Amino acid sequence: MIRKMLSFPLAEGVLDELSKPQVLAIGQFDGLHPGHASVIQTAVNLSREQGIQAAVLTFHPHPKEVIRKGDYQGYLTPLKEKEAILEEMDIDVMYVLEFNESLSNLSPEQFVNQFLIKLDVQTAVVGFDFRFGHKGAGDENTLRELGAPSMNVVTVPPLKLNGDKISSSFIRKALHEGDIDEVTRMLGRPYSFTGIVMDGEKRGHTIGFPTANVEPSGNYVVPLKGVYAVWVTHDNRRLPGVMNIGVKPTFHDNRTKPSFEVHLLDYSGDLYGEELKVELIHFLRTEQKFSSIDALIAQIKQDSETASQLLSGESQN
Ligand SMILES: Cc1cc2nc3c(=O)[nH]c(=O)nc-3n(C[C@H](O)[C@H](O)[C@H](O)COP(=O)(O)O)c2cc1C
Ligand SMILES: Nc1ncnc2c1ncn2[C@@H]1O[C@H](COP(=O)(O)OP(=O)(O)O)[C@@H](O)[C@H]1O
Repeated sequence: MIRKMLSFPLAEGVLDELSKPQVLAIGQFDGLHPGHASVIQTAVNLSREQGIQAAVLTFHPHPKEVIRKGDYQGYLTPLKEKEAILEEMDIDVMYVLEFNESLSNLSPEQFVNQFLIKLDVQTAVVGFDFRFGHKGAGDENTLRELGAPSMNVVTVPPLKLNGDKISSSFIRKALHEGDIDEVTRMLGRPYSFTGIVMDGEKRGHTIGFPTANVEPSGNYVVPLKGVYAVWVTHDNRRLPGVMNIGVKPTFHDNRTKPSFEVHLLDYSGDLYGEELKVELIHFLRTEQKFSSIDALIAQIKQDSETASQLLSGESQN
């Protein structure tokens, strides 16, 4: 898969080399859940039938991050993660269009004429609730009218799971509530984040539970503060662990930035500077302020046993 970063206003001639008959799936696709996958798969299938390339257009940063309407909550799949998932989906080209002021001011007509038609998009594939152009003025019908006669538009209906529409906002809400079973069900895979192990406060070793302090490599949605059973991938190995997401109220009164502390069960070694992928499998409890360190240690021991039991029954892959 080739990745192209593009920004409006586009430099002279930049679309000439990209212009070729293609089927293009367009969307934010944050989370790349099965609903998004069905839009993208529809584009891939059509492109194979027509013998032309399959492309995906996504926007970065998330419009809500730029406009800051107050309800921006981070990404389920920051750009790097999105790219890694698309890489597995038989896509030929991924366009990442910078969501900047210039793009946000484009009218639906300008977006279609100055971008999609110039790329030689034969078929655009969008989800049922697709909106585009300044203030979201355009929808699937606008796209169809403006694209005719050279560009077809295919709209993909919402994918449902036991009657519930799969949606990124539903998944974000479930993460905020610590409802990991629902998150996994809706995403079709465990929610995960990737990050680098940084120095912490060096207390973990002294209490018998060293915890790798993972600094997420992106603006991820932060799940409910509390303790989770997790699978951790390090160096292509998948290891069971227990993680606390929180502000450590036992030791700090006024922290606001949560830390992600992972204790790997049955592991010893040096992880500083290493990249870890952490998959959230079960929510165990909310974070608490303990009245003594011994009480905290006893609880962490209990959490580790619970995580070990829950994960031992599950496949490592
Ligand atoms: C499984 C687990 C559960 C934890 N639960 C809590 C908690 O409920 N309250 C709290 O203040 N800290 C909790 N912690 C965080 C510990 O306080 C933290 O790991 C310890 O202070 C070591 O921090 P350090 O690695 O930065 O030195 C938990 C840690 C783990 C691994
Ligand atoms: N089982 C383990 N789980 C997590 N980290 C471990 C483990 N064994 C050793 N380590 C190492 O110990 C470090 C955590 O120790 P800790 O005393 O909590 O220090 P810090 O406060 O810097 O996180 C990890 O970053 C890692 O390098």
